[in-house]
Amino acid sequence: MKNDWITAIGMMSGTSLDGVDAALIETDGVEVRRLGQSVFVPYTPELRDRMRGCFGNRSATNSEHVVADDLTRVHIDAVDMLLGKAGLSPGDIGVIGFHGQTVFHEPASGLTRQIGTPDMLAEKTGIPVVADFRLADVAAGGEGAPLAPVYHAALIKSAGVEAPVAVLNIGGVSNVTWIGADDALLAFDCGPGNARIDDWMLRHTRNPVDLNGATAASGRGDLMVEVSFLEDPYFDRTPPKSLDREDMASLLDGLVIEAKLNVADGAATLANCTVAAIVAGVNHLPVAPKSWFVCGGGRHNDYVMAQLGARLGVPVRSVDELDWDGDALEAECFGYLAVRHLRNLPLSFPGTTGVPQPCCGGKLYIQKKAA
Ligand SMILES: Nc1ncnc2c1ncn2[C@@H]1O[C@H](COP(=O)(O)OP(=O)(O)OP(=O)(O)O)[C@@H](O)[C@H]1O
Ligand SMILES: CC(=O)N[C@H]1[C@@H]2OC[C@@H](O2)[C@@H](O)[C@@H]1O[C@H](C)C(=O)O
Repeated sequence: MKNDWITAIGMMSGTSLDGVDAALIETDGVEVRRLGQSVFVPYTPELRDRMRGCFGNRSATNSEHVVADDLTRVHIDAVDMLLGKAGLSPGDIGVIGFHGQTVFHEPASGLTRQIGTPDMLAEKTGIPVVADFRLADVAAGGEGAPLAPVYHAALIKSAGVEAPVAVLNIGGVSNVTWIGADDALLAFDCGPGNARIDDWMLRHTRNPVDLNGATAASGRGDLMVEVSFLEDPYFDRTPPKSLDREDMASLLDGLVIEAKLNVADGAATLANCTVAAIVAGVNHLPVAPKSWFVCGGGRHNDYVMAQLGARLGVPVRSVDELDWDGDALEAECFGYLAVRHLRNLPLSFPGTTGVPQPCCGGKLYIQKKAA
């Protein structure tokens, strides 16, 4: 390994609220070597409910502080587990990238809120922590999201995939990174990913997932719901653009309830809307991608993957086919962004968040020295 390379842990608590992904990478802030080590620590249903209760908070509340500390403890466990699994000690790690949990995202009002307690994480692990990744971008007039594009681009470069190519993340919300032949970048959130499907399944089956898309595959999508959903002005908006997890929630829930769908037809309809939102985004891309690589939990939904392939008409593959870890990619990304912070390299660009100039971001938290 070169001297100026840093071993980093990245951690992501995504919009689906399922738990914490933590992953190890080595990087100089430009190139990256994935170490293939990651862990996932699920939230308890009780903590998940309390986290959900923070959604929509425009400012911190007392109960939110408690939730922030509790979710940080899960991150501390994730670091311990990851170090144990990799046979490393805290002294081997240069930095932790800690995303925290987004509870509110409204960049037009200059607000994006990720909760978590980075100084507690630094204190308990003894490892420097970089957090608050989205704040500088929003303060500079950007969307604050998505931030993964610079990491997607670094991985695509080393994979030698033919451009233009799209990397698609289907998490609670879905987002795409388009990479052109000249390394040009365009990125944006496409629409709801798994979040609406998860909420629908939880309401009807008490299990918050349509495992492998089996329920959707046994149902019939309601075309009228899909057509009404696509009338949302977000789809015509020129990117870069980003979404809060709850954006379009009441629209979509309302349409599905009004259509009086059974559980299978509802799952198929919501999955079709996830796919339709992604396909609608193609109109905004400078040149249609030759292929799509999909990461995030949604790539396990076979129904969504099949529909995407059929509607996009070009190969749609899981990123695992490039030997990447599609479940840990976002976690790895925040390790990469933490090192970019240390190296004073930009995290976001006009084509990825709409920020006027390439923008550095993140804030460093270090363990206080004993008196
Ligand atoms: N086997 C599976 N079949 C269907 N869906 C799955 C499967 N495994 C995971 N998922 C979906 O993936 C979701 C988790 O995906 P992921 O961890 O990428 O989301 P996230 O990181 O929380 O979200 P975001 O990227 O928006 O922040 C689950 O909520 C579930 O809906
Ligand atoms: C505000 C916020 O937390 N946005 C998340 C969310 O989850 C997916 C999508 O919406 C993306 O914009 C972003 O996360 C990824 C990691 C990103 O910034 O690239």
